Amino acid sequence: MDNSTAAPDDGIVINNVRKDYRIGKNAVTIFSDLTMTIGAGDFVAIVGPSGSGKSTLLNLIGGIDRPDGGDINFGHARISRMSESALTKWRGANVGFVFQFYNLMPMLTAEQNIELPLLLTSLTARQRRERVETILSLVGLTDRRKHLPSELSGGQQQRVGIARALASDPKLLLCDEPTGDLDRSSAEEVLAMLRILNAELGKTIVMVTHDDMAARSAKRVLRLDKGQFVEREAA
Ligand SMILES: Nc1ncnc2c1ncn2[C@@H]1O[C@H](COP(=O)(O)OP(=O)(O)OP(=O)(O)O)[C@@H](O)[C@H]1O
Repeated sequence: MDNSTAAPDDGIVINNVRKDYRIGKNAVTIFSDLTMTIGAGDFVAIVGPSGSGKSTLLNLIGGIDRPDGGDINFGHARISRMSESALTKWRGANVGFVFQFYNLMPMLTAEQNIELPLLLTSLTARQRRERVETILSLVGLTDRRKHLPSELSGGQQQRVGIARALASDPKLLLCDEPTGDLDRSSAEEVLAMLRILNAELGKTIVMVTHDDMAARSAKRVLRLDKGQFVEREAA
């Protein structure tokens, strides 16, 4: 069946996606026919039981993993059919990843962690410094720039994680349990930041979460269960 729709602007269109994992001779099907659209500038929370495939979906959207059937489009880019090198380039320019446990380099300062993805671009050292300055100020960490991750609170480390994800000015932020390791007040700070990035900078955000408070920050909540989506009104 081909019910594909044209991808609007930089929206994400997932058409009839299938994803299997093979373990030895056995295949486990996570999705057999998943279809959904996320508009440019949307803020979507993906919730659902453990093992329902939320992180798998995020990895498919971000081009870290590939579907076994169907297609994934980002704007006019059919990412599910790109070569490895084209996909790596596309990801670097268009996607920022935010992780539950921040994934910061422990020996690098906050500003060095933020600069890291920019070392792969053609920006000059001066342009990189300017970009890091702007982002440090955006996430309110200018005064913590020289701190190592171990010298920062969990909330501050996550803000460095978000800053690093923003370094190359991607249109899309993919966040996997961004508040999963944080206390309530740090989680609120991080969610407030994501709302600002969405509302004021127009970033499209897809966030996997088990946290009701986090889900309420989104404009849409999609519940993934048994390989299908059920949409729920955001509270
Ligand atoms: N690389 C892999 N190889 C084999 N099976 C995998 C792999 N990655 C995930 N799975 C399986 O796919 C299913 C979906 O995993 P996924 O991590 O996407 O779920 P999830 O909804 O994000 O779960 P959680 O809420 O617990 O993080 C699980 O049953 C998992 O064991």
